[in-house]
Amino acid sequence: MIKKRRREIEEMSVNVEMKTDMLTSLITANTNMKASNDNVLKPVTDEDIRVNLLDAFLGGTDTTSNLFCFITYYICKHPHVKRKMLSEIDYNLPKSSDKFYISYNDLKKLKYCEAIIKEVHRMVPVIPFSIRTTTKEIEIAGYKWPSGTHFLLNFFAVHGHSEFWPDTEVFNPDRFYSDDQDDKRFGNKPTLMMFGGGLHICPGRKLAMVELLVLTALVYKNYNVELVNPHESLKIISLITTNCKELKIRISPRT
Ligand code: HEM
Repeated sequence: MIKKRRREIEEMSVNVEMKTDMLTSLITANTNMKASNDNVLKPVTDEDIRVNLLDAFLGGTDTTSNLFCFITYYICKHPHVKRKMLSEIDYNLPKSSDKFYISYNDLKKLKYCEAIIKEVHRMVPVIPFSIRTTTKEIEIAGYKWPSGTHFLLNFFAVHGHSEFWPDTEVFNPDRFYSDDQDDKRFGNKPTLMMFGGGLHICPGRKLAMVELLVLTALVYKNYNVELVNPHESLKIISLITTNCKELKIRISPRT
């Protein structure tokens, strides 16, 4: 697939606009690599592209799709949240506009949608844990831990801790939202471990947020979505990722 697309690009006429899909972008990218003190640009190799695509498939499919199911559940369960979200979407992406695409600038305006995504992930972390291993003896929380100790970071526990999240059981996107966008107390909170942290922080985090915002905005702008059974609780199974076992919805065009 990579070789075929590489050939297509090489044979493309210069007047044809280049696509911006992930494979094309990786093939046309130049990587800044250090070689004996000189900065040289080298194209990404087929092997690098294969590994990056595999990472994206493995890391970026179940996570985003399950989180979107959870978003649907919580939005449908909380009509006041849905109303506030729709007014943000309708205000920033008016239905009258002929635009069928959403620009990055449009997405940046969807602060309440972003808050919903974060709050849903706080309630149901799609990646429930991460692991770190010590490479030397270290003191943590007053104890000495030998090299090679595995630490499991439990995101359900962090996201449900009442010291960080008052009324933890309550679904409240306003934890991450303020009408005053300059108010730095909202938006990013370090105890939301959505994408992990440090050297191994999720490399797909920006793509994931773009996908989720686009999906939320386009689906809810154009369709009415309702739960078939509004009284049903969320059915999840949490292993390496937290999966939605079943979510029955009714969907109809929004007029
Ligand atoms: C809602 C969507 C997503 C969530 C919640 C999520 C969350 C996470 C978390 C918590 C980690 C572990 C970070 C750590 O240990 O500090 C991780 C790692 C990773 N994610 Fe994501 N992710 C999402 C989407 C994506 C996407 C779209 C991609 C790729 C296109 C991706 C690729 C990866 C990869 C390759 C790693 C391993 C990084 C490493 O070990 O160095 N993820 N993700």
